[in-house]
Amino acid sequence: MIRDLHRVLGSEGSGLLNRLLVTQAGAAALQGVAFALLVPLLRALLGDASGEAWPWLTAFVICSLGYAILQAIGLSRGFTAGSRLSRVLHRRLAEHALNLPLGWFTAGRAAGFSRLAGQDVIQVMNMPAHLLRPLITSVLTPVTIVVASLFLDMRVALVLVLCAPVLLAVHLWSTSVVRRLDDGRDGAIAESADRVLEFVRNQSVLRAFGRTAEGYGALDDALVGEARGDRRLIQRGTPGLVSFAFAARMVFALLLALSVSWTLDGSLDVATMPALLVLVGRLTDSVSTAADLGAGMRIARGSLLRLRAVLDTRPFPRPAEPRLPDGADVEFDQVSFDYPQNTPVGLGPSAGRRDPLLANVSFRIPERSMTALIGPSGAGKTTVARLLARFWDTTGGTVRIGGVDVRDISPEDLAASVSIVFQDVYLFEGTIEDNVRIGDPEASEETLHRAATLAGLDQVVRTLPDGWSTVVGEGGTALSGGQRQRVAIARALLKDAPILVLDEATAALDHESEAVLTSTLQALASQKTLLVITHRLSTVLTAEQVLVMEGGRITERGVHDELMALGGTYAAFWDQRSRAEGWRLEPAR
Ligand SMILES: Nc1ncnc2c1ncn2[C@@H]1O[C@H](COP(=O)(O)OP(=O)(O)OP(=O)(O)O)[C@@H](O)[C@H]1O
Repeated sequence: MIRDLHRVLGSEGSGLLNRLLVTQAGAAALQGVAFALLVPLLRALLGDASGEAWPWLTAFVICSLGYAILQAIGLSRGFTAGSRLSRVLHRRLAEHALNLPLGWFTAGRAAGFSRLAGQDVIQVMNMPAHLLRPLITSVLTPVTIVVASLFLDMRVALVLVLCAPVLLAVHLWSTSVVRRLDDGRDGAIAESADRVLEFVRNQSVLRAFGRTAEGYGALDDALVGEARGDRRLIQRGTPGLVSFAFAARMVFALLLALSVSWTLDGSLDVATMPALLVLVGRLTDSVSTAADLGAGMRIARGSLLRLRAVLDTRPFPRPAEPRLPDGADVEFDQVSFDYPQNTPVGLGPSAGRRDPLLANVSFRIPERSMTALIGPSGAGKTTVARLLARFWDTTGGTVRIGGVDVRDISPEDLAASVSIVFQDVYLFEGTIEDNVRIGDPEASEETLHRAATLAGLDQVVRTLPDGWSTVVGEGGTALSGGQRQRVAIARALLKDAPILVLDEATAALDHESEAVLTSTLQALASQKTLLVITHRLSTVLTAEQVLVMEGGRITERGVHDELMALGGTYAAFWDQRSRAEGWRLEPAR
């Protein structure tokens, strides 16, 4: 665990941790020696040579004082280490998050990250003061006592050395039993929490279908699972929890019985016996304290492992010698890609390689032109947009912007080159203006209003009582889907990057706003490189190039007339969409 702690802290926090460990180890050793000195001291006091007690008492007082001083230093270092650790961990997490692939931040991961930075960092920050210090004391003090007993009575030392592996075995067994049960119960609690959250979030759907908490099977099952986990922990975990304390008491009882028998047969003097028992009593108490720390250790270990898993995630490599894109044309050259968890693991004889999600995707979008990407759901269109902005790195082939591999462009230059509006728009807590200004905080009022007009957001702002100052709520919940999309489009337009990607960004717009956006796109096509993922016919007609994507491949490409003449997927798409949108194309005369 100390190794894990060093790893999550990095070099910055490790020195502090080492100093704490050394101080506490010194305190524990001095405490063990002080306990051991009680034996000759008591022997002298209870025996016939009370005059010999003074030197032992002096040594005992010196060791106890030394222990108290080191303990006080350890305590203060423990708390200092704790607060420093929290700062170091927060900084490391923030720095690491900056370098993680953007694709890593799924909704679930983002929620997990907040738990990591809150609860888990608190657990780890409490470790030095509340876990490590008592743990070191309760392990090293007994070890010192065992070593000291070699000089006091070899037989006691031998019994302690022989009992140590038995105690260790009982400890390992009880820890593994309780850890297994704890893990099972933690999983069940997490499942219940997820289901409750799902139940609360989806109230509108559940109520529409008349489902109450009792009738919501997933939540019922999760609660039953949680109760089962609790029962198991109580029934099977209790023997594990008490077994170690019981074994430690048994060692004490054994030494008590042996001491009595050695005293009776005259091989141990009467004055030494109580002193030895005091020593062994301290030893078993210390060892039991170590076992009591088990629950706290398990929780802290879980937090440490979660932090380690995130900090160990490989950051995106930054280019050693970054290059600037020469222009704003986009090129996908034989690109293949699979999301990390989709990579075949090759388990079992039947497991073979399946096709990657994207396979040999090649296309070029000339600078200042518009390309529409269409295709069925799950074809890989959004993935293409993500690869263009380097949310992930390709597994094969190259994505280029302005003739330069995106992996050779610095993240800052890449971010400045590409603006993206995704289907699932996220707005930050704040006003409409705050949200649009994220695109360019320094933009003038005039530029802001121009972007809003182009996105059709000015109409929305005019109808809202608070206009630009309307608070959108976290995630933008105070706005409709179409309004949120217009805010996101205005934000992207304000950023004024040379490449603009719209991923189904018009899906929630009404016909009027769509018409505004279509003419905006037409106007923008002469200034920017546009990639528009859409199923809207008006947008597709505006494009200079249409790419049809199916099953991770580009299956058709060309302009509207060429693709219609092919009579393939595009023609079928056109036919189906024009019926849905009530469109009819007049034959060319
Ligand atoms: N983060 C992710 N991790 C793993 N798999 C993913 C991830 N995102 C998408 N996928 C999978 O990749 C495939 C392609 O998804 P993608 O979103 O690119 O398709 P799409 O053509 O944009 O679909 P839609 O039109 O429905 O948005 C899908 O099977 C999807 O389940």
